[in-house]
Amino acid sequence: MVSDRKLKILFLATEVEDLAKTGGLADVAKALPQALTRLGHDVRIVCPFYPQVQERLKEDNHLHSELSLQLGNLQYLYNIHQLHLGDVPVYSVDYPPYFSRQGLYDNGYHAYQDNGERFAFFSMAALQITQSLDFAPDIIHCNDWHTAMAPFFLRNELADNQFFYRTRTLLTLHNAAYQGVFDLDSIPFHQRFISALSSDHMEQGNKINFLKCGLLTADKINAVSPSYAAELLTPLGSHHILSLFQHRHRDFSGILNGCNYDDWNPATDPLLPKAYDQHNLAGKAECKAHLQQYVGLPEQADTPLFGMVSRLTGQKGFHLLLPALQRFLEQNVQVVIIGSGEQELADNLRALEAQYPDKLIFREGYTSKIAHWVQAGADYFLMPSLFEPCGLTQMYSLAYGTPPIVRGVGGLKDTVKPVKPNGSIDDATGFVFSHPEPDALLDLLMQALTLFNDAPEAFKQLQQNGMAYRFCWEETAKNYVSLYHEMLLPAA
Ligand SMILES: Nc1ncnc2c1ncn2[C@@H]1O[C@H](COP(=O)(O)OP(=O)(O)O[C@H]2O[C@H](CO)[C@@H](O)[C@H](O)[C@H]2O)[C@@H](O)[C@H]1O
Repeated sequence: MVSDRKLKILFLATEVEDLAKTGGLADVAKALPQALTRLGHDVRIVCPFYPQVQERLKEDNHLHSELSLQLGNLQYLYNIHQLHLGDVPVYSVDYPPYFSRQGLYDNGYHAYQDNGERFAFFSMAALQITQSLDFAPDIIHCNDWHTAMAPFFLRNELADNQFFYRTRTLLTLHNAAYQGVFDLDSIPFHQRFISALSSDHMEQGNKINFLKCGLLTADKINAVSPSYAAELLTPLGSHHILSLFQHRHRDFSGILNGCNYDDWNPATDPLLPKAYDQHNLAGKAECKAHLQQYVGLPEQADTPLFGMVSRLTGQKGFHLLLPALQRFLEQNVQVVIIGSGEQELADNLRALEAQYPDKLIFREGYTSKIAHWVQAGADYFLMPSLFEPCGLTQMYSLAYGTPPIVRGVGGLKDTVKPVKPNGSIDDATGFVFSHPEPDALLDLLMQALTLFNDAPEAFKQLQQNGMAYRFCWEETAKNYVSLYHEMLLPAA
């Protein structure tokens, strides 16, 4: 039985929804601490102080204090701002030379050269802040490579620090393809930790791999879905670090993300032109007309509209989608894609749009409002990912009665129940294909089109099945609490 002891949890994240966001990590970094807080735990978030966070500070009461951190022969003077995300306190690390930039990790084209020192500093600062607050955490919950150095620092240079005597670390993998690999020489204070590094933490050419450092030193590791955790233990799915995952397999699990239905519910979403729910889908037609009008597509209720909201990156399966769409757009269909990221993909999408201007609209950019409009206004949602640690947008599309068309990998496999090959719906919530081939995706698109055109009742059942499904953060938070408790030292 899981103990009901309330825990002190320090949650480290480099993006948090409502403060600064580039993708799904931010959604989780808001929703999970809030859900843990509702369960009675004392959670504090630490995140960098980007200009976007500054905007938010204007609305919030904040504490403000200055700290000094000596790293090698560099002395960092930085501020901490405190704000609140609902009931959760957030401590934001204000060091302008590192964080006062418009992009979080890149300038829109290239990753910042100094990301290694930025996030190594951030991890160290978080460990200092928790001491200055006298908040001795039971758990430090780290997320992805950006904060993976925190367990490494704790296990090595802070190993004798009594303040952290009872602290245990969890590293959550939202995306293990990004590992944070840097020339060691690019980190000006690397002398401070070089003696603790071995070849296991490194890549060829004197490069440090932050994720490896975290994977080797965190007390436990988890991936954001059970299927992604299983894939990471296979040669194909391990992002080239299979031996490390195998080495830690006893401490490794998968916990499925939740969906934040406070923000993503078509019955209450203030961004929608018309509300609707599972029992009355009438408002969805209005949302579709509104989206068509907004993006400049012909307002045709009977033409199925396929939507996509995504970071533009290889992970999301654009190399399958683009050739499949090239042929699919010959049909009477509409497609709306909202995305930001790699320029080459944006160029390819623009080129396809130029070929089918009345059918395909690509909007480059990142706007939460339009993401909601697409989820509500589309008939189907596209997510043909190459790999997908969990995926949140398919959960949103299920909630919005927009059946997802996904590849059966990672969290997509764990969240979408496939329409059977014979077309029967039963308890299905979306369309799922396996082979990473454009033709496999095209087949599925054609099936989805046929269902929409020829079997409106079955299509409606598919929509309603998805809308009835719930991925509650409370459940996810309880799973994390069980894992935290497994990690604790026995009571003294
Ligand atoms: N152009 C755009 N405009 C507006 N909003 C946009 C947008 N592009 C993306 N978003 C938003 O960013 C979030 C994306 O979340 P996902 O989980 O689907 O993918 P991501 O790959 O970023 O996350 C990674 O971390 C999460 C969290 O663990 C995992 O679910 C996932 O599999 C993993 O790849 C959603 O809230 C979506 O609406």
